[in-house]
Amino acid sequence: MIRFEEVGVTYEGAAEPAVQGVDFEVPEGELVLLVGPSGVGKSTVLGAVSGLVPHFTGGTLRGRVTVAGRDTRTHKPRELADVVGTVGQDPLAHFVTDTVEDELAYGMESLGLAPEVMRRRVEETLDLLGLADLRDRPIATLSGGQRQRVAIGSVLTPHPRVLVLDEPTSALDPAAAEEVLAVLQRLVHDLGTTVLLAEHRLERVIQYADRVVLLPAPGAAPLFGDPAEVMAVSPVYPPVVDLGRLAGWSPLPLTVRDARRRATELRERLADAAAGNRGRRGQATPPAPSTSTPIPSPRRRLFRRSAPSAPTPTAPPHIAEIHALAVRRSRITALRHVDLTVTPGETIALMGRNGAGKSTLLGSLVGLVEPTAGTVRVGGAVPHRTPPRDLVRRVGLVPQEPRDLLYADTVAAECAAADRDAGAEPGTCRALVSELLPGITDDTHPRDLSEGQRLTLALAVVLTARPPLLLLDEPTRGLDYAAKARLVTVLRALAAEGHAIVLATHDVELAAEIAHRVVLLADGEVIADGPTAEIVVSSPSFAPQVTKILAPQQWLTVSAVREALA
Ligand SMILES: Nc1ncnc2c1ncn2[C@@H]1O[C@H](COP(=O)(O)OP(=O)(O)OP(=O)(O)O)[C@@H](O)[C@H]1O
Ligand SMILES: Nc1ncnc2c1ncn2[C@@H]1O[C@H](COP(=O)(O)OP(=O)(O)OP(=O)(O)O)[C@@H](O)[C@H]1O
Repeated sequence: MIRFEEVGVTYEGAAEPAVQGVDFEVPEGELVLLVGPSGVGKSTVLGAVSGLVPHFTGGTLRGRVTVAGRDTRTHKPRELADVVGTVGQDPLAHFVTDTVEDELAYGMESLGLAPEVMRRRVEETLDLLGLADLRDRPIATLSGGQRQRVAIGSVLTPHPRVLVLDEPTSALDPAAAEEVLAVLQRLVHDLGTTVLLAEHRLERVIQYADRVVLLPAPGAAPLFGDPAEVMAVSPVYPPVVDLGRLAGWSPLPLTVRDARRRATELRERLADAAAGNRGRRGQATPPAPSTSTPIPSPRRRLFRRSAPSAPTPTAPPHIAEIHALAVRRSRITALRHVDLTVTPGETIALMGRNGAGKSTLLGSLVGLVEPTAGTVRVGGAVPHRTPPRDLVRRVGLVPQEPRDLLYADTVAAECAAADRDAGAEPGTCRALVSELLPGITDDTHPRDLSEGQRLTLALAVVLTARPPLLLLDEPTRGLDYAAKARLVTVLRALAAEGHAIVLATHDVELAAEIAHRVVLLADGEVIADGPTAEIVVSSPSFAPQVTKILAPQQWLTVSAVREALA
């Protein structure tokens, strides 16, 4: 259905091709996953299927791409629209109408479908993607994940034979991601739809793939094959594969279920290792003089080993205090009766379903959103009444779309503006950029940076004012595993210096790596607030893969398991 024949793409002005030697075929009715580190050309390959590359992007395409027999070089995207539905990385760039219902109907209107067919399909799609409550809403008032669901819905309604999706679950909460993937799988199995999708969070998608195309490095020829075989050699892989490689499992399990079946021996080794540690520690350490010190149970010890250590035990002053906060946005109650305190050195993951109120809560801490009722204090100040110059020294937000924070033409100009805004010594921001992003030149345009690089630049801009409270909205969206690991290192160092960090995230693996505490929001209310391990272990949606595989033992990350076995 989709055929690449020795395809290479070179963008204008580029010395090297973005991709080359791409040669594979996606048969009708298969779901093929495109994987690889950031910048290897996944979006370029997807664009060549929908015709956006090279018709809209410019550059040259060598070789041949055909979709349902049509050559995408001789057919413009509009001449492929009846066969191919495309969702790009940025849902906002995708929307052409103002409301949810109109957006779902738009693609069908342009194909000239009958009104009664359109009506039926809009209703079906609203139900299928859980959008019924939002049908009349202006798109501008939707949360990030709600927008992504509308973008996906709008390409499903015309029933295209081919779907091309670039990171379709990046803004979705874990349950919504599962729902969307189940819908795609049903289309593939029941209607014979052909799906090619790129995704960084492989833990969410690998089990749905019939086959995987791996782009291992920029310009390197892709590898095409069975998911487990490709994962065995891939530079990017989900935690289940990381654990499988560590334990020496072959063939590699790709699902939690398959991994659990293999995990008995690993659980025993881990229990022995924990017992051994206790024994060794028992010999080395003389018994405590006081019997009042509680002796941790084995479970408690595993628990502590796998979770990041909690911040300072003496009660420090709060950096932020939220009391009985309610926020109404237009007619929507986005937050109700929220109480929250944040202490220095603490990293909090704010989690919950799309539209639960996470971004609104971050917005209220940084003065972008005014409380309807209740109080918000950050460093003793009321954010929405504090002048920006004062506020930047108390709190900084790296927004969901780092581009929103970057408006200059060069990295140097961006940094100079950040120094001025923060009242910092000239050169402060540039020094941070050099530390976090070595090799970036002054004259680079922020637009030409990769997602991960742009996020890091935005982080440097915010950190220029050294705010004691750092807020990040969905910081791992679009990041590959290596970029995520670098972000984790940076954030851990900041927390160790005493910065408090609050991140709104759907990335359960990130929360497990870095958060001391998880706050769960549902429908504008806090429904759980406690140590990461306690909150995520008990939640089927928010538990990381390692936790599910090794339950009832309580492990959060592969690195904790690796350390215990060492
Ligand atoms: N329109 C364009 N013009 C010039 N260069 C581009 C264009 N689009 C992408 N590139 C470059 O081509 C290379 C491949 O980019 P592409 O976006 O396809 O990678 P990707 O694997 O999708 O990355 P990510 O995972 O970060 O989305 C990168 O070096 C990128 O900078
Ligand atoms: N400008 C606005 N006007 C009206 N309603 C809004 C506006 N912005 C957000 N909302 C609504 O407020 C609720 C909370 O949105 P918010 O963006 O805080 O959710 P979120 O938890 O960050 O979601 P996501 O995980 O999808 O990013 C949602 O129902 C959303 O549709």
